[in-house]
Amino acid sequence: MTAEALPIPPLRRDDRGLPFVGRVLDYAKDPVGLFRHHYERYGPVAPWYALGRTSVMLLGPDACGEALQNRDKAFANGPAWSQLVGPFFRRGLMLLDFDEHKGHRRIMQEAFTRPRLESYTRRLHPAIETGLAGWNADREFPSYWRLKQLTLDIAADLFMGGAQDTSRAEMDRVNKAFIACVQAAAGIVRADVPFTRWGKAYRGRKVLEKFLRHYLPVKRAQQTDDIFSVLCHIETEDGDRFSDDDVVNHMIFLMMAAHDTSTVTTSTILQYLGQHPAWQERCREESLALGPEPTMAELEGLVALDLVMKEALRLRAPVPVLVRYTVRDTVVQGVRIPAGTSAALGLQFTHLMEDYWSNPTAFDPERFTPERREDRSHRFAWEPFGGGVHKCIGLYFAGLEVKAIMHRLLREHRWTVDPAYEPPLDNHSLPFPKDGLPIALA
Ligand code: HEM
Repeated sequence: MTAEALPIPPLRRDDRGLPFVGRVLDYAKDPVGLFRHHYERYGPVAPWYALGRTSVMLLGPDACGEALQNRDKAFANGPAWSQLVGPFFRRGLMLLDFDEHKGHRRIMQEAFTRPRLESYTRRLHPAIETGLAGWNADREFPSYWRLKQLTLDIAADLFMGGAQDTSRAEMDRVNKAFIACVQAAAGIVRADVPFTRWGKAYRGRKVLEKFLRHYLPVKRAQQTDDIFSVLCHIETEDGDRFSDDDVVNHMIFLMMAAHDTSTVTTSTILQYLGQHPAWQERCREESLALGPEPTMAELEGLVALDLVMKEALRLRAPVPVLVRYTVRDTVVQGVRIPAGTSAALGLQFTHLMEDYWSNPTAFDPERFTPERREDRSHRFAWEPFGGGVHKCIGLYFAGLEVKAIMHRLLREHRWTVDPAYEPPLDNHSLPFPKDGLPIALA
């Protein structure tokens, strides 16, 4: 640490917001606007006040990059994320830190090798086909809600292996339990109080645990190609394996991590392709050149769709902010951050900075072509999957799932969205369109 490091700038009175809540409501209304305001006023390490405490925003790719690289091991995930998502995703990979995280990540990596991804891809297609079978032409098709159902159904099959002796009603209960856990992040009352988001999430976690523990013995006994079974059987070269508790904890976290993020991404792609018919056609041509159930390599070869997905992740990062907590004093961008400080890393803000992107709010997938590569303007300019040791372990799987869904949709449907449409986003947890993102589906 250098002696010249400056202290965090003091928070100005007019930036404190409401008592206790602080600027949480401003964040929910316009997160990027709030971050921009703080960046312009205070610089890349900016103070802000929310939920009874002053913490810091790390703004811009340099500040975010320093925290993600975490060279002095000052930034921890567990204490930060558990403040947000509560105890509902306890001991999920993202909430583990340092040596323990490394040990678990080494085991989990075995569930995301290329041969495993190839087998997940084969499993994706029938689940997508079944899910899309009920999509009919409609001028007011609530695409977000339908996609959410689709990704839940895919997860039930791919993660659970279909949960054979579970009825549709029970599966719906499990899905609701997941949603309750995910939505806890937005709770103002942060305790097990009935009818609050946190109260519902406490009950949700119990439902999920019971459900998974019911299936655990079968999954341990048989080796199948769903993720639940895979987590039960994987081991490292040194013979490290997950315990029963680990499997349950990782399953709950993985399903959460995989579900809403993929739904937001697919729905953003649907919106932009509906507003940009030329891009829709370009993607469709590539998909029509393949069969209905492309291999992993074929999905990776969908060049136009890949550009569109990258641009969708830039414009609407499903995880717009990452959180960290300092377990020791550190310095970011020349500013001293004391131990015990919560930090919010503004990934979405970086994605819209004019210093790194031309016309940043415009939909322009070509910015990712080899000739332009605007994402290379800075190593941390494009970070929808985070960076450093916690970088998303499911990023290749996410690409395959989103592309497999889009591939089938492009082959079977055409759709339009008003070019002037801007979705009213709910930013309480992951950004989702409150109106369900209606499209005209043909
Ligand atoms: C478009 C979809 C996705 C996006 C945008 C996304 C984004 C992210 C981000 C930003 C992180 C870093 C969190 C941090 O540093 O604190 C992360 C971590 C993680 N993601 Fe994803 N994710 C996606 C899909 C998935 C999928 C499909 C899976 C699993 C199948 C998954 C599993 C995980 C796990 C386990 C971690 C924690 C990694 C660690 O801490 O070592 N994600 N994800």
